[in-house]
Amino acid sequence: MESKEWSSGVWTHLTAVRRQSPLVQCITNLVSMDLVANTLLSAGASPAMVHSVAEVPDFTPHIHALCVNVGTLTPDWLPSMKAAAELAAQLGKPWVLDPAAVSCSGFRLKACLELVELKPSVIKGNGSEIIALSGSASQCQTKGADSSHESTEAIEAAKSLALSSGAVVAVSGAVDIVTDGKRVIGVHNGTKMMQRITATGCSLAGLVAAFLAVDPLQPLEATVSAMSVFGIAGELGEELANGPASLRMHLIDSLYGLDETTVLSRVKVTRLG
Ligand SMILES: Nc1ncnc2c1ncn2[C@@H]1O[C@H](COP(=O)(O)OP(=O)(O)OP(=O)(O)O)[C@@H](O)[C@H]1O
Ligand SMILES: Cc1ncsc1CCO
Ligand SMILES: [Mg+2]
Repeated sequence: MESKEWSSGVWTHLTAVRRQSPLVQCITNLVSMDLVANTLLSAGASPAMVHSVAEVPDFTPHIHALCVNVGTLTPDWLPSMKAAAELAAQLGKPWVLDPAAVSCSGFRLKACLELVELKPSVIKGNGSEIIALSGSASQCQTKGADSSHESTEAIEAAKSLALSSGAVVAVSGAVDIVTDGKRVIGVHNGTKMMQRITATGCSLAGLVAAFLAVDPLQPLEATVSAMSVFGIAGELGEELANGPASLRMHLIDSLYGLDETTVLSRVKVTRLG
C-alpha cells in the first residue's frame, strides 16, 4: 500500500476528528500544555488538561482518549498518570504514552516502564526515547528531550517494544516510523524546522490520541494518519514562516485549514517492512 491508498484514509480520519470532536484528556508536561491544546483545537478535537489524581475517577470515564507525557515528571504527578491510564485501559479507551526525555533519570525510566505495563494503545517517542525505553540502553546517549538518533536507527527497538508491550510504537523524526511489531510504515511528511519548536513531538502525541479516538480498532492506521496530517501542516506552515516562532503560528493555522485536495496530494506514506 503506497501513498495514494493511505491518503484517503488520512482524510477520512481528519474529517472524523473534525466531526466528532473527541474529548482528549492530556496529562502532559508543563512546557507543552499550550501547544498540545492548540494543536488539538485546530484539528477539531477537544483538549482537557485535567491532571489531578482527585479528578480522574469523575473525569476519565467521559473522555474519548488520553495522552500521558512524562516530560516534566515529578513524584506527585505519577499517581494521576497511572490512575488515568489504568482507568482508560479498563474502560477500553485508547491512550498514548509519550516517554519524553525518558533516559534523563532512573526515576523517569522506571515510571515509563510502569506506564507501559498499563497497556498504552500507542507509544510515541523520538528515536533516542524509543531506543532507551526498549531496553537498548547501550545505544542510547541522550539525557534530554531532544533526540540524538535518527528515527530510522530506532526501527528494531520500536518493533521489539511493540511486540513486548502490545502497543503500536511511533518514532518521530525526519521519517516518522509506525510499527505494530510486524508492519513498519514510514511517514515522510514534515519539515526539519519543526524540531526547533519545543513540544511539537508532544503535540503530535496528543493528535495521535485524537485520531485513535475516532478509529480505536485500527491504531496503526490512525497513528499514520495523525503523523501525516501534522507533517503536512508543518510543510504548509513553513512556506509562510520566517523562523520557528512564526512556524508555530502557521502550523496551527495550516492544520485548521487543511482541505481534501491538499491532504490527498501531500500524504507521503510508504511501507518500510
Ligand atoms: N528532520 C525532520 N524532517 C522532517 N520532519 C521532522 C524532522 N524532525 C522532526 N520532524 C517532525 O517534527 C515533529 C516533532 O518530532 P520530534 O522528533 O522533533 O519530536 P520530539 O523530539 O518528541 O519533540 P518534543 O519533545 O520537543 O515535543 C514530528 O511531526 C516530526 O515528523
Ligand atoms: C524542553 C522540555 N523539557 C522537558 S519536556 C520538554 C518539552 C519537549 O519535550
Ligand atoms: Mg518528545
